[in-house]
Amino acid sequence: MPQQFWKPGTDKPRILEDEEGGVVFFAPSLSSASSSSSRFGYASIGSQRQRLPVYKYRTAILYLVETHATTIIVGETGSGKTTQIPQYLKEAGWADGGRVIACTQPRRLAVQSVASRVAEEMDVKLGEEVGYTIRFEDVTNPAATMIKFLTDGVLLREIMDDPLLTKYRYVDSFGSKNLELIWKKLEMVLFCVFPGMVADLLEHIQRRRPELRLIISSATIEAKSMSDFFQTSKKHRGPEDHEFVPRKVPAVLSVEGRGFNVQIHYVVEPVSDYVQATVSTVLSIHDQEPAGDILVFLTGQDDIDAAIQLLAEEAHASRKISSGLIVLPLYSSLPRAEQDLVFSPTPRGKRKVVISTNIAETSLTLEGVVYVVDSGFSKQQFYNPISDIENLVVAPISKASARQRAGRAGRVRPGKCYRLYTEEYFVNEMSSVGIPEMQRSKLVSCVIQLKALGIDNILGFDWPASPPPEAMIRALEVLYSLGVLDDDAKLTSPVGFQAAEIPLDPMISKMILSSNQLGCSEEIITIAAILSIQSIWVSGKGVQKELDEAKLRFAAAEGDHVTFLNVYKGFLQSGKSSQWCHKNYMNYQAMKKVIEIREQLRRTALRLGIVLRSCEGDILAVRKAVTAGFFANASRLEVSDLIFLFPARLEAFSHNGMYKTVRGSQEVYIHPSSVLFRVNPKWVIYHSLVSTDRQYMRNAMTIDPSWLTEAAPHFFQNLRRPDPIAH
Ligand SMILES: Nc1ncnc2c1ncn2[C@@H]1O[C@H](COP(=O)(O)OP(=O)(O)OP(=O)(O)O)[C@@H](O)[C@H]1O
Repeated sequence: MPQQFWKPGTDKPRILEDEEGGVVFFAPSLSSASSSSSRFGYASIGSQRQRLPVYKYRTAILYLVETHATTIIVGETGSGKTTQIPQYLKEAGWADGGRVIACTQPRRLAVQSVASRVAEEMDVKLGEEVGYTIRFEDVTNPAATMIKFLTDGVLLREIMDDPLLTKYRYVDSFGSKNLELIWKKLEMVLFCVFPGMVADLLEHIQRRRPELRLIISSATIEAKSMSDFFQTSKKHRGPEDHEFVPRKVPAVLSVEGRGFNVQIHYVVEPVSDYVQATVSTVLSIHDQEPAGDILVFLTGQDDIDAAIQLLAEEAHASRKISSGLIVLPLYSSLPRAEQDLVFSPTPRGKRKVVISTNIAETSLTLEGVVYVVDSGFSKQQFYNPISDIENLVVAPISKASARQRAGRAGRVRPGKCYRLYTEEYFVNEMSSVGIPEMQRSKLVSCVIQLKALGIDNILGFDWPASPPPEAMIRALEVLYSLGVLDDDAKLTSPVGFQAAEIPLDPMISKMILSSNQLGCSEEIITIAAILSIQSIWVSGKGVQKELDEAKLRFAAAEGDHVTFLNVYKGFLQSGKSSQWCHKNYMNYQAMKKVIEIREQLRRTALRLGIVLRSCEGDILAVRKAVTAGFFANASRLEVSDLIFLFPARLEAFSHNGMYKTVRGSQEVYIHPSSVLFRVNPKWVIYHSLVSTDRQYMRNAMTIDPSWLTEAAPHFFQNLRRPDPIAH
């Protein structure tokens, strides 16, 4: 039975406040809005729009945007920042003359759902006046789209897209002239919801393009530090900035008020098992609270699966309280159709429980949600530049995240948020903001993008949160070894510029570019598409044996990359059949995504002048192309010295599966999901490392070590001669 763990006496309405008193600026008294609903022309939904707190600030916002290069808007969750401000700008004519109002969001799901909502409010078809672009999916019409929602990553790519192509055709060096091209092309008003690198880059661009307007808006933004950042030029900012250029003082507007109250409840004692506590809380809400859906925040798919299982068991054991519950998972690798279920209306007399990762944390409105259960944890990516491993770690969330989570309730009616941590912990121990992404991410893709934008002096770049120097150096090293950067750390022509054009990890981009000379671009594009998604196999839980057998049907002795080609061929031969996928323990949605990504990569390749050609089974060419991108991820099996004395008899007993990476001599093992697991060839290259009980190589392929020096002589010149076991 659910335990009684809510603090007595906290059941009174408590408006979510900035506990730190962090909001420091207030709106200049610029009058409240004067618009009437008839001006909007979307009458049925117009009154809803007018009830939102941000509506009173419509005129103020338009005035500030008109008169300031940058406007920072701070407002509670649900106050209407994301859905309304782009519409105000459009209504005021900011999208006239072919300009676009762009609104960035950190997550794909938020981009899609907010775009749909705004299209609905404007009563237009999604993909026309209002559209969205996420990686590998463009739902816009260049001739018609005025408001466009997009992820940060897509925006970066759009900024550099045209100038890159233009540059590549006309000039050899990518100097400051190129920036002028970017500014000419970028006819956008930008509405940047989350501050981070994108805001910084835009500010950089803005200093040369005064007509560009930037709005930074969030419920959790540290307005003071952001404002300071935009006002002062702290450092020398790069070769193109010899003179000190003061930044224009940004306007800061605080939107008062919130949609509906959200009561916050804390546990009295810390919980020892947050999955169990989540399940108890959901059941007790269902038992005791009036109608309304529940949104639960856990950390990842494993937690979510465990919670769903537990909920099913406990619900079964206590029939009385469990009837009428519809439980839905929500995480990023879930097929789109299943994700969409969370937006569908809850049938009468039922209660939906959405159990989600933090993909539902920002900008999302799930209409029926009245209750939020916050576990206090999320999975966060941490990158270690020394080992080059990106780990997803379960870590406590920040106050900023906690507020965002609570803000998913109270959007269309009052709500409640149940925090599975104590109030004391929240007030005294929880950090105010999390560690910025910039400081815990791999930087290769970010560095190549900065370079492509013409920002060459990245060490002198004025980051809002400086990344660790080791990560920066590691990124520069990788890009240099790939031939993407030259001795002066500038993008090389054409390889560097071409690699920057491909929306993938530069190692994959280099692999694609190399496939052109090797005559196997069709195969390599298939491999690149498959490497871009999490997994093409169904989750092995409960069906591991069957899954392993299915893999064996496609397994190639050369390793996972060649196995992918067999899988893809089988899928095409089956007529892209879902039954075929089901029979072979393959994720049908993932395979459909592979087809989509592949098509987009083919278009990019054609644009870059790559000839689309199949090697017709010449697997050697494919393996060499993979090596050309991933040579830095080579590793060699560690074999006992005894092998040299008794080579024939002892080979099988001469190793324990441990490899050493050629760069850095780290101990690594082949991941159990690889077709080379237990095969242990002498030399392999891998796609990525994951760290659990050991460090594992995911997606491994056998190589001949001589290909390494062929692919990157400069990179390997300092390494000792390949071990005799290789030959
Ligand atoms: N899909 C939707 N269905 C119903 N109402 C919606 C929907 N999307 C938004 N709304 C309404 O519009 C309000 C404003 O949403 P919006 O996303 O613009 O707020 P916000 O200030 O950007 O919030 P956040 O900081 O949480 O992203 C919501 O509180 C809700 O009342």
